[in-house]
Amino acid sequence: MRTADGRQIVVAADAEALARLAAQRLIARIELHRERPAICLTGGSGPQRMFELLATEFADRIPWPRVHWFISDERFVPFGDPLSNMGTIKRVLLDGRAPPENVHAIPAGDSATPDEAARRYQHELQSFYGAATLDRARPLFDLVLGGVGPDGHTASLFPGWPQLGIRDRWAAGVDNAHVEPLVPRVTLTFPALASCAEMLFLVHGASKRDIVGRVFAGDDLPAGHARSIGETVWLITADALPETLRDR
Ligand SMILES: O=C1O[C@H](COP(=O)(O)O)[C@@H](O)[C@H](O)[C@H]1O
Repeated sequence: MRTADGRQIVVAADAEALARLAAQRLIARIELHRERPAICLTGGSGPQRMFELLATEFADRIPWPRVHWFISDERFVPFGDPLSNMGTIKRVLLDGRAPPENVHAIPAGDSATPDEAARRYQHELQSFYGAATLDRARPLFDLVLGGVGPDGHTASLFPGWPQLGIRDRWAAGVDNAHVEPLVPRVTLTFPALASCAEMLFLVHGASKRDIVGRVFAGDDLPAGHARSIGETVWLITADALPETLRDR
């Protein structure tokens, strides 16, 4: 189904079906890009099963030497910390498969402050992109993965926090998180996240039903404001689908 504002909603029967559909969409995006596909991963519960599938059943379908991997946000902790988004993804999916130079982690572990890590990541993104200004005709990413937290945050863009209004930077430090884990963060900003052919939200579980309902009711929530310049797709399990989105 498609919402009036152009977002697409795809309903999966359960978390396993969602992970399989997501893996297939990610691979399809890679296949569309013949040179250097750029995939922006995310943390949280949404994509974890998909990462396991990409590391096993789907691993042979990924042209590992060509694909570059980025991350939408990071907790300001060392890689080895279980809270590290990219550290976790490396262990489950990327280590031993992706060439290390293709893994573009936010340098949270060796920066003095979240702002410094954000500046360094913006520089890395701009070097990869080959320009300091985003061109709508040439998206930065082929795919950006997203999740929605219980408060409506996505990446580490929290409701009411000043990072929501940043238009002139690609990454920003976040001194205080709004929900657990209460550690400082680094996040890509809306303009950088939007620069993609597809933004794919992965949401499963009954605990997400209320917040998904609020996102699509038009509440002022970061996840509701996140849009791709290309396709914005919400992949939602049946148990996370609010009443208001059923039978449309
Ligand atoms: O803190 C974070 O939360 C969001 C949503 O995660 P979820 O576990 O509630 O699904 C995630 O997208 C983000 O990368 C992560 O840092």
